[in-house]
Amino acid sequence: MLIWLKSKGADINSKIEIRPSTRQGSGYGVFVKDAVEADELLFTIPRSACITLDQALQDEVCGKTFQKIIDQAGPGGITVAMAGFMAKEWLLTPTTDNKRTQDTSFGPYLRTLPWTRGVNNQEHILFWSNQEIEMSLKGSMCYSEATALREEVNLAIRVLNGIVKPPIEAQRRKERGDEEKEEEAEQNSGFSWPWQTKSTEDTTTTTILEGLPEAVKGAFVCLLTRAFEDGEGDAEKLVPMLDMMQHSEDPSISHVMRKSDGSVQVRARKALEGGEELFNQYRSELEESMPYHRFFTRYGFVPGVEEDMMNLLQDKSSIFFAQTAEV
Ligand SMILES: C[S@@+](CC[C@H](N)C(=O)[O-])C[C@H]1O[C@@H](n2cnc3c(N)ncnc32)[C@H](O)[C@@H]1O
Repeated sequence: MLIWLKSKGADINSKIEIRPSTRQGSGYGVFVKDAVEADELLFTIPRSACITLDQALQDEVCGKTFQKIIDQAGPGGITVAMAGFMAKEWLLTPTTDNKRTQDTSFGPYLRTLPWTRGVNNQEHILFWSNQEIEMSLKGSMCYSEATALREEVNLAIRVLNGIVKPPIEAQRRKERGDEEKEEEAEQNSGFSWPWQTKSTEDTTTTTILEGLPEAVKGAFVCLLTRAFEDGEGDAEKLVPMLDMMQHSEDPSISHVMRKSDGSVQVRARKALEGGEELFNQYRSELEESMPYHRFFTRYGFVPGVEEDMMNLLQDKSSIFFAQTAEV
């Protein structure tokens, strides 16, 4: 990913390194190898290396339909559109054990993301089974939000299937060099919304594409846990490297978007010693709208708590369960 970032024009301070975080069992983190001064530039990521809403809307095949989702669904449609773009790119990206040589534009970055549960120790209620939700979350303060989010993602899978399945299948056929099949499919495909009635059943869009549910869930998890705003007037976006930083209420970095070219600059907020881990503040833990149980539903962890979440849920911890007042 670092080689790819540099080829895109990213400027990364030689003192930066990525290694397992000091927050135990929580994946990777970003560190400085040597001391840095306050306000020192740590890295600059060009906009072309970020996954932004404009990337999704400029997608040659699906961009216009993503825009329609936003027009019809409002702000919630932005996450659906970005998840659709990411899922499509991911399903066309070769994994390391795949023999295909043609990589996608974001391939080296997409391969670092937690598409499935446990990758980089990523936990999230979107990865859980219905049974786990019922067993562990029922009666907790997370339950209604978690089930609403899961329903939203299930709906998104059905909507996105109608949009991204035809181009993914077309691309796969093309890669197989099966041009005759491609032409035939193009004649028959004709895009339509999944909820529009058709005179004959069209199996090209009604059957859910293999791997799509997992890809859309993974994309939602990445967007919820790793996308941040930096500057007014820009939606949340994924910024490689910045998204490798762990959260702390006492952040050691600041990030801003340069208005002139949309690149993201990350600087040290204070002088740091060599070997220190860098922390970003995802959301203030003091925000009333972000109590710890909601932090968990969105980000998959509770700040400052290293105990296993499943044990805490089983023990009906007050983080998750409202306590009845003692008489
Ligand atoms: C933006 S990513 C950070 C990079 C991630 N650790 C990785 O390896 O790719 C956010 C995820 O990191 C983990 N995380 C971040 N800050 C944490 C903290 N303070 N304590 C525990 N886990 C944390 C959670 O899994 C969260 O969903």
